[in-house]
Amino acid sequence: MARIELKQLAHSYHTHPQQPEDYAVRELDHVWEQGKAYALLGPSGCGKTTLLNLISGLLQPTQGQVWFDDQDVTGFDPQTRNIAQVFQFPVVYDTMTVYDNLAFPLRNRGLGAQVIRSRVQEVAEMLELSHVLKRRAYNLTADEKQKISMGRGLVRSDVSAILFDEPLTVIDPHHKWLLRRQLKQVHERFNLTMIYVTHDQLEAMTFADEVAVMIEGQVVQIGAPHELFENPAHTFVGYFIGSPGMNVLPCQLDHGEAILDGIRIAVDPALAAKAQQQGGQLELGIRPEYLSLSDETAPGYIPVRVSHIEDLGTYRIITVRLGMHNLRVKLPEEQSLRGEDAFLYFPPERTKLYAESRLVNQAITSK
Ligand SMILES: Nc1ncnc2c1ncn2[C@@H]1O[C@H](COP(=O)(O)OP(=O)(O)OP(=O)(O)O)[C@@H](O)[C@H]1O
Repeated sequence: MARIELKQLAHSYHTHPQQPEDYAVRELDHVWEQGKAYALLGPSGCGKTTLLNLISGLLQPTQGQVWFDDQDVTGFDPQTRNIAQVFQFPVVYDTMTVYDNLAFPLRNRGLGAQVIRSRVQEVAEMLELSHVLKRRAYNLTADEKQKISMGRGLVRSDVSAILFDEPLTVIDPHHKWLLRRQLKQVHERFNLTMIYVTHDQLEAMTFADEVAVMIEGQVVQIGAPHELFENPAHTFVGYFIGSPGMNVLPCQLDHGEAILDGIRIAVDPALAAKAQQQGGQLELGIRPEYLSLSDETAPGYIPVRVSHIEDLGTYRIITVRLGMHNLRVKLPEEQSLRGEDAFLYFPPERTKLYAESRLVNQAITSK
């Protein structure tokens, strides 16, 4: 397993890229630590597969380098880089048994029969393939075939890293959950460096130690799942992570308060000062979980109109109208609302400010 370092890496599919928009992956410096499980999360077309293929060597970068430990591997092909890659659709040898499919990469590397048997059995057990080891692959289900593809990546203990490109696309929802859990177990047991591409936040958040969020060819934040939830570094991370996503509203600032359609909202004064210094387009962000909504007014509460209630069993999503904007509030099921008129509170310690879509960083609250 290797530590993977990307140095000023960028890729464009244009012959003569002129502007940032011409790049599928914009300039990036990043280290993927050995033995960690990473997810690469972002919407369709943001550059996830391109970045994965730059790491594996399927693509040569327009600019920059890829290092594995102390070696520059930029010019190396995937085989020389010793990368295992699992794709969206299963790649299996239909006429071989499941055992032979799993043993194939190990036989190729000249390992002994005993080592091969024990490794294949171990991986087959973890992926719940033990009962089909003697069967030929052609009449297995799509789920089982994809498990074989994954198993062929996982069976090699000498790989630099295992890269997964949306590997659970063909798997039905119940098995998806099981496979995700199995992959996590395999990761914990074998101490593998894994990078897992997905556009599904749940998949990313449950699989990874750290999630890299991409948009328009840029990695805008890399962090542990709770960090992305609590401190989205970019408004896109705020929207994309969470269900529903963060409320993000354009605002101005005046004397330590945010002004939104003429309505004043108290925010951390030191944060407001910093945001004002940074300037540009300012936005206020707050998660639906952290807003308080009440029938009764109290200091700091702002009158709003309830426009929609969505009951989701253990909680409800309330849409309220504030000035010209809608906000969503997550309320516990037991909290009732009497009518359409309610009062909304923004806890200043939970209210974020963004300048040009970037988080204005933690201020020390002045007392
Ligand atoms: N071979 C190619 N030639 C030209 N443009 C490409 C090629 N492959 C990808 N692109 C473009 O590069 C950008 C990034 O594509 P990429 O496939 O890396 O994104 P992605 O996040 O993996 O998307 P998806 O989730 O849909 O696979 C897109 O605008 C895409 O159209």
